[in-house]
Amino acid sequence: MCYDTLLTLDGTHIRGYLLTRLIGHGSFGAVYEAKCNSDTIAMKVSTEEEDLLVEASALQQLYYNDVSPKYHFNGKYGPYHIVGMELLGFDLEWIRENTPSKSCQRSTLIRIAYQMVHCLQALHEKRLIHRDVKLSNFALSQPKTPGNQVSVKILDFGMSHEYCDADGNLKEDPRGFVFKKMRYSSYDVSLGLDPAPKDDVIMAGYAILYAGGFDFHEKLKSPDNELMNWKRELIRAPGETLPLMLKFLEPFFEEVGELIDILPVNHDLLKQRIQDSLPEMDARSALTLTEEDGHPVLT
Ligand SMILES: Nc1ncnc2c1ncn2[C@@H]1O[C@H](COP(=O)(O)OP(=O)(O)OP(=O)(O)O)[C@@H](O)[C@H]1O
Repeated sequence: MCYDTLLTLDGTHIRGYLLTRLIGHGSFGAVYEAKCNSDTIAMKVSTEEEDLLVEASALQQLYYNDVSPKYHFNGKYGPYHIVGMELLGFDLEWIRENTPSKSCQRSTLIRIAYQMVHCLQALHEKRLIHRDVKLSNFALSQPKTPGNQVSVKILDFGMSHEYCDADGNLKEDPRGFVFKKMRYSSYDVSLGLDPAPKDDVIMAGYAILYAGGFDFHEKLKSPDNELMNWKRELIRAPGETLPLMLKFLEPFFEEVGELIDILPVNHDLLKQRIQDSLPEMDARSALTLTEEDGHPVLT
């Protein structure tokens, strides 16, 4: 419905904000930079009401956790549904693509990994699962002065779901997404099982390898059985499956391989295993974003 004009809304006024720039778009929605006086936010515009309501609810629940863009408002504009939220900086896939080596240093990678798991921890503690974890769904906050400090935040909650009630009873999602077909799903989900919190962590594992220089996009193009074997072996025998340059992450992937659906994810232990992967560097220390010869440098 009305997807054509979704990408040409710049110059439009919505809720007192002028849409100034199309940041990007996905399957059902577009995200614009929007300005009102000195206030600049991100506005997501979509044809999918339910997904945007789910996204707005997740952002509201995570408001005080500082792991996602701050929620501002949601509503309607003509045929579209909108969510206003904090404007973040570059997403991590953009950073990778614009870094000449297409990888980051070990010390940067463990801090990225630590912050990704921290984002998932905040979500899972609210009984939410993301289900669309990929490198491009993590973005950096706007750099803080002085020092250009940034932190990793998680985006795009359109496919998220409150997976159980307060008593731990599992809840169905009436939207009935088919996750089995998503190439970047975890091994169990690719087999047809329902996504659980541990699958968010496994998908974050793929994103971490991708950020670290492994060509995960190329891997996704492999024939089905080859891709499935790789996903299975990564959690069964990480020491033999991790690419050489990323073998140092074995303590983390060993722990990821221990995760099972019926036990809650121990995020603190996963964070500890990320730290154990590179003991000489404090995985909790801040990231900074600078620029060198026109390229982003995340350290
Ligand atoms: N709060 C935000 N601040 C800055 N950029 C954002 C924000 N939210 C989303 N974006 C960017 O907007 C673009 C579109 O995001 P969107 O979530 O609609 O789609 P997507 O994740 O690219 O697509 P898909 O539907 O395939 O998941 C992405 O590049 C994303 O990084």
